[in-house]
Amino acid sequence: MPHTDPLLVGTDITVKADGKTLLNNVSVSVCENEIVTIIGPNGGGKTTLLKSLLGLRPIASGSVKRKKNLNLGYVPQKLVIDRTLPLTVQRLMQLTGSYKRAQIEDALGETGVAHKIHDNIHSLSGGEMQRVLLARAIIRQPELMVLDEPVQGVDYLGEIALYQLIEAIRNKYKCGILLVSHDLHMVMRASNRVICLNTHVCCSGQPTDVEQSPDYQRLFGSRGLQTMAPYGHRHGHFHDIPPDPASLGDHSAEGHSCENHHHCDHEGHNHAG
Ligand SMILES: Nc1ncnc2c1ncn2[C@@H]1O[C@H](COP(=O)(O)OP(=O)(O)OP(=O)(O)O)[C@@H](O)[C@H]1O
Repeated sequence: MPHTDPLLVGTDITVKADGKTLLNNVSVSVCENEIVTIIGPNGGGKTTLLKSLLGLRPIASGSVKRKKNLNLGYVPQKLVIDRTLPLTVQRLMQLTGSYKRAQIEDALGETGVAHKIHDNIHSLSGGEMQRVLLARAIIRQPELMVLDEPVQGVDYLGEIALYQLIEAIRNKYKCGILLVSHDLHMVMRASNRVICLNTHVCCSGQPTDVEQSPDYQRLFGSRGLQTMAPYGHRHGHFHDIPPDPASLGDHSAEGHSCENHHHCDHEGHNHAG
């Protein structure tokens, strides 16, 4: 079985702020050619975890190890750009590196927005903007792409297209992808692993494992079970879901049903080349 060192490993990360625990002993790892998706409710700590893994915010305990000289592409949840500042797509692409016009066109072409190169970014739709941001990440040819809610502001069909694009990027570049979503319509078929985060890791594993985890079902209820549908895990069996919304977020009575994974066995997907 192929075995590679992870690109990024966070072990037992705890983050605190203002006397509150934002992350409690959270572990996560990402290998090349692997898509790891972090899902969880608003405020569950997803962005905090990404920032901790990227060294953008301090951790109270635990450890983060990144591959030496890791080439990283990060798409943050919010890119705050003054709306009064005219900024073309081309200029945005050049802000973080001196890329040639042809490189920029290629990257924008890969994400389907080459025709937008001269447009003001403030005129882009939500989906177009996300595609530009993805192009901005892939132009670096990163070993690891970290995407914080890459489908925000995008409609349902746009979400599917964007997730397919992310999968295609992984397939082409064999990069690792760490992806955050609170949008449970789309836990990707392409995800090798899903981590369900609500301050602590409620459960983790392959999408099907997580779907069947009692902690996941308690956290997201029946809507959560429908989330797998667009990317296809139709089991044809019935899940008995506790309907009580008051139980959302309360998983204190159950142990954690899925273990975290720290190694890269790469089952179920190929390393071409
Ligand atoms: N610097 C900070 N000081 C205090 N609390 C913070 C700080 N940063 C984040 N938090 C709190 O930590 C919790 C987790 O925030 P985080 O942004 O990581 O959640 P999230 O899962 O990404 O949420 P969302 O899905 O809404 O984007 C929230 O309750 C937030 O208010």
